[in-house]
Amino acid sequence: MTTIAALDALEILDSRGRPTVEARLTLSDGRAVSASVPSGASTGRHEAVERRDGDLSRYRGRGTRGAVAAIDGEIAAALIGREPRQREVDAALRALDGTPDKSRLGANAILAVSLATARAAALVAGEPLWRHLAAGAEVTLPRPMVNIVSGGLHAGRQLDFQDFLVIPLAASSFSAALETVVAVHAATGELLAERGLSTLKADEGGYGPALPDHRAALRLLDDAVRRAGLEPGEQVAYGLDVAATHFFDAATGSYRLASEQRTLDAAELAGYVEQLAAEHPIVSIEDPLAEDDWPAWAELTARLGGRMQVIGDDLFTTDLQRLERGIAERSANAVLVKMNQIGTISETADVVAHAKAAGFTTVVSARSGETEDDALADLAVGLAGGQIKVGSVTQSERLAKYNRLLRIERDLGEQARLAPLPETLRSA
Ligand SMILES: C=C(OP(=O)(O)O)C(=O)O
Ligand SMILES: [Mg+2]
Repeated sequence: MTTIAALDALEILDSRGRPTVEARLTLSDGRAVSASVPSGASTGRHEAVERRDGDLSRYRGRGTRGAVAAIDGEIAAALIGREPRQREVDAALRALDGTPDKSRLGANAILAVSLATARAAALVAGEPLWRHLAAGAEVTLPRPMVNIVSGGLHAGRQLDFQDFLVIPLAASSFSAALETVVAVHAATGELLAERGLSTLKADEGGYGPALPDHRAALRLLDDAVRRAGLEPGEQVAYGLDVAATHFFDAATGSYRLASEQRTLDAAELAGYVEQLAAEHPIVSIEDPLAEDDWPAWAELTARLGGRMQVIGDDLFTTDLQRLERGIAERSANAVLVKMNQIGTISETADVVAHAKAAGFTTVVSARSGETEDDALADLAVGLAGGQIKVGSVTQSERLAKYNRLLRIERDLGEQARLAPLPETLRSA
């Protein structure tokens, strides 16, 4: 029997240069695995809570020493001697924490250990992580949706909407899909340079140029797709992450589009998205409304959900209870899946399974602050998540995931299969 012999943690830095947690799990046979956790900027208020130190002299109060100490101390004491079994370890972590939002030990500490447990369990089973997570079920390579132009909290609020993404429609393999995206990304850079606009990158590697409004970003995508020798709506379509929570004014219940100097109510914002989708091949919209605007979500989904993917990110926060409400009220038809929003691998897997059973599509997602950890790729394949959102294609913390997917595709050989295009993405 192989058991957990030691657990310790280290404070490392994420892609924004902010501290985050890496856990190391050593097995009784001497082998060790590590796992590190990401951190969001446009976080939802219902997410599991990261533990951050209050000491302003260290990393401006963003340190993770408390989370590291929780792993080295309480968590290690509770898990040493146990077998690395995912559900048992995750249940023990939840019980030890004792809070509904994992704030006592910290969702960052808990996820680092949960993920290290997944790696350890795969190692003991002699399987790659994706195969272990699949537990015998059919696997697929995820279709990437990739941020090309950034706004919102990831790009100094140049635009209000956070992500303008491209989705390869025609590719029949993951590598071909990635190749399409890389061509559009490169063409976008060329066009920006030719037009004297900034080619500096935002947090997730998308471009963050000073564009006058959201339509300008969509026109730029049209031009870039054509420059890449493709046709918008044919080989590629677009997604938006509106991230509306972050420009919602709770006092007035309205949405403030600062870049367009106007304020809209929920129905007007839905109408605006609908108009943009009539002008450009937009097939997916994420967080088109704020995280607690439930009735407006149901109205928007009734209006647009038949012809596009409507994804809840801040709305669901990878939380099964919130997802269940969303399924019952038809608030959306897709869920963004972020491991650190909920804090354990087994709860993440439950959300994916539940969403699929209800006919929702799932998009496995990285955070804007990432590490070199590539487990997200294994998660997307192992849970057959269907789609993946990692950010752009020029930064190593993103490429760790894309390159891992390329390797998994190679290793699967003849059995490698890109997830089929869901019905909701076919409207372009
Ligand atoms: C990845 C996202 O951003 P963040 O990690 O900043 O929440 C998102 O909103 O989908
Ligand atoms: Mg989002």
